[in-house]
Amino acid sequence: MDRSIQELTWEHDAIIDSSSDGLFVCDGQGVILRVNPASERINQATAEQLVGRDYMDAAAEGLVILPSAALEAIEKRQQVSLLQENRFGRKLISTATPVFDDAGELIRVVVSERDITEIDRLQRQLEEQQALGDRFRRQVVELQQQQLESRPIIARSPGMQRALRQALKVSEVDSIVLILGESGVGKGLIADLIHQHSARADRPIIKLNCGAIPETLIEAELFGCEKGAFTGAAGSRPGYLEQADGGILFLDEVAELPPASQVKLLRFLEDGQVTRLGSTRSRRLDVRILAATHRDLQQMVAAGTFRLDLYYRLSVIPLTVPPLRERQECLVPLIRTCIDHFADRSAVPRRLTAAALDLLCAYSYPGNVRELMNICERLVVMSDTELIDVNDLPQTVIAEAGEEDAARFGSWPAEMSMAQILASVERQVLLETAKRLPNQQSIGAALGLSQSSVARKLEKYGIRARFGRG
Ligand SMILES: Nc1ncnc2c1ncn2[C@@H]1O[C@H](COP(=O)(O)OP(=O)(O)OP(=O)(O)O)[C@@H](O)[C@H]1O
Repeated sequence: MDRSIQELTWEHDAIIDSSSDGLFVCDGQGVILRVNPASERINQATAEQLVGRDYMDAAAEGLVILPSAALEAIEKRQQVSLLQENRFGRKLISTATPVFDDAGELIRVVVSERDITEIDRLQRQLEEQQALGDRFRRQVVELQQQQLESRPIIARSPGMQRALRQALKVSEVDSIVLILGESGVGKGLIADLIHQHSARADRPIIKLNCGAIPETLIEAELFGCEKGAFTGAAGSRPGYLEQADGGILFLDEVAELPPASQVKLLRFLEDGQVTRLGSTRSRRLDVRILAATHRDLQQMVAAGTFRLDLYYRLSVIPLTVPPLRERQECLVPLIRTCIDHFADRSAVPRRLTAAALDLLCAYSYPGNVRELMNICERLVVMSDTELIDVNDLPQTVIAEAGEEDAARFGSWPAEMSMAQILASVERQVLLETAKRLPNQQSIGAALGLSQSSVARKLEKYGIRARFGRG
């Protein structure tokens, strides 16, 4: 196709003038022949002031900068790139490319100037953010280690000792670990222990309780989001996975993950990449996953509420933490440590009578170590004297002991008052009825009580907590 010289010249001018990079052209002697509008803007000198001038003369007047990529390219007869700052504080990358004629004569130098001020500022900001992030991460790790050291793990029972041995063993590898056990048994503590003994100990362990975040937000929390990805996403932010890069992400209550997040988590476990919500760019991460649940995941898989493929991925190394009722040998040291801990904190000395300690050891702790800690804290805070006796114990502990004693001996312990014995009988009746009947209404109907009165009594004796757990 024939194109007129005029047309070609027009096209050539349009390309040069519309470039967002600065462009100027010199001849082989360093005389400026052409300057495009972007270059005029960057250097704040017009083509009128520059064209036809020797580069060195223009530099002497401060119209262009030295050293000059153009003059160096003429001298070296090769492409030259320089990183410079002009007198207006703009950071530039100037690249001068020599152009030769057929006889090898250098006839032109084309210089492109890219203004990288903004990129440079962003880069610096990014470096500052990274330094801040590193400092923050170091502080988190120190805090996490201090916390773990201040909470000695009590493991006197064979079951708990086995769990600790397994935790130490798996801390050496980078595999996914699924920590199983009832609520409050110490699954979080085991995750901390694995972290502290792993090669990732100098990076934080980030914890996400999948059951504590509304379904609509969990994906953004886990995978991050870009500005405007959904209503309410005010700004771009990294998810927990990105925050855990190089470290560990502990997914507590993993069974509560909604189906869409289960799919995305599985994809991450397979390819190690995350894509923030509202973005198309994926990022490769190096995160070790620890997960925990008090639920029966196999049963959930059978019921279709948990993905089988994700279950396989997560359960490569299952680690079970036994319930406290199977850790009899741990009870006395746990109770003593907790009482001392809370007494130290409130600066009041407290001791348990032998009878109170016996009843506390006989209790079944459906809420496990967390419940034991709560009971101990309440005992320290609520008792008026240094010695904590049976009368100070919570109703649930006394009532349970009463039931056991009554069942065994047909009588009540001497320490129990009339009110405690009656409460114990009331609890026993409610327990038995609650086992038989499906809801509070039918329990009320059977016992001649209102539904609200049944609810209050179940709460009082901790029966709802016991039977209501998933
Ligand atoms: N063996 C132990 N020695 C000392 N403290 C313990 C022990 N086990 C658990 N704890 C303490 O009990 C409390 C509950 O533990 P943790 O939060 O780890 O339980 P969990 O199984 O993760 O509970 P949930 O399933 O509800 O998240 C924590 O304060 C923890 O420090």
